[in-house]
Amino acid sequence: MSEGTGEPTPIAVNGAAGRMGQTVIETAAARDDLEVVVGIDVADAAEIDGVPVVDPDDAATAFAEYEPDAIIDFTVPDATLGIVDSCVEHGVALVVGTTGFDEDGLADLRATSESVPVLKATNFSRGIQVLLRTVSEAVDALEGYDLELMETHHNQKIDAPSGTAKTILDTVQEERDVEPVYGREGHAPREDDEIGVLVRRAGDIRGEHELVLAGNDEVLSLSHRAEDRGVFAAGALDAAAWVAGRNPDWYTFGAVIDES
Ligand SMILES: NC(=O)C1=CN([C@@H]2O[C@H](COP(=O)(O)OP(=O)(O)OC[C@H]3O[C@@H](n4cnc5c(N)ncnc54)[C@H](OP(=O)(O)O)[C@@H]3O)[C@@H](O)[C@H]2O)C=CC1
Ligand SMILES: O=C(O)C1=N[C@H](C(=O)O)C[C@H](O)C1
Repeated sequence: MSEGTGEPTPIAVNGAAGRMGQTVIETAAARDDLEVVVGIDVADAAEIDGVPVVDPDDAATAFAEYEPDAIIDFTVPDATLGIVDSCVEHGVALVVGTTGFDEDGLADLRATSESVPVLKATNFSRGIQVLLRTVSEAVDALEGYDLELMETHHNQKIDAPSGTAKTILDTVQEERDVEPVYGREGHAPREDDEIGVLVRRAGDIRGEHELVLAGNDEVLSLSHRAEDRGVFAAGALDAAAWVAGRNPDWYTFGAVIDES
């Protein structure tokens, strides 16, 4: 709810016509604490489920007209970075689900968080947040076990490895000094200090991630499977409700979960 008004928090959606954008709009329709007031997309769509959709060139005008407190972004990195100036100009908090940013793009988002709140997560499912905490504990406890990371997604996904796989890798590397080996082939023995990272793309698989920790006599497998995009949309909406109205800063989805 918007603080002090009792009205639903107005939010915008960047990438409104995409797989995730449409799911966010559908999922938000069932909530009374948030209302999607405008969508942004390059697609030639005037509206989606009753939500007006504008071109990214008109984002600043749309922010002035619809006054969203936050925008949920599931697009591509250039499109995310394309709206940050309008967010800063109109004080719109950014909830970023888009993956595949390079170091410069991430630095730009970090700089934006000095002016407006930015909450970024490579995966808005609650299960993955729990998995990340479990990964830290398992890698720390099972010293010397071989580590292998696998992810599987739908055949339309353009970035690889997935953002979530990279976050799992970062989490592993906070505990152990391992070097990623992407998509093994050829003739070379496995080194102790490596982690295999394997990617599959097929059908409309929503998102599967697995970290295997193998000792000589036992194997621990930590895995997560998203069964519906609604799980990501629900998390992103929870994040938008949580971050709207906060001070400019860099926020994580883990903080949302800890406080709700
Ligand atoms: N953090 C999380 O929990 C999740 C993250 N994701 C990530 O979200 C992103 C989007 O995924 P998904 O919805 O499947 O992808 P889609 O391609 O289905 O959707 C992206 C949408 O953004 C549109 N778009 C492209 N350029 C712009 C622009 N400049 N301004 C506004 N909109 C634009 C696309 O239009 P067009 O198709 O015409 O180019 C498309 O409609 C990916 O990076 C994915 O990895 C996905 C699921 C969960
Ligand atoms: O593109 C997707 O679909 C997904 N992308 C995210 C990622 O790259 O990790 C999250 C989820 O796995 C679905």
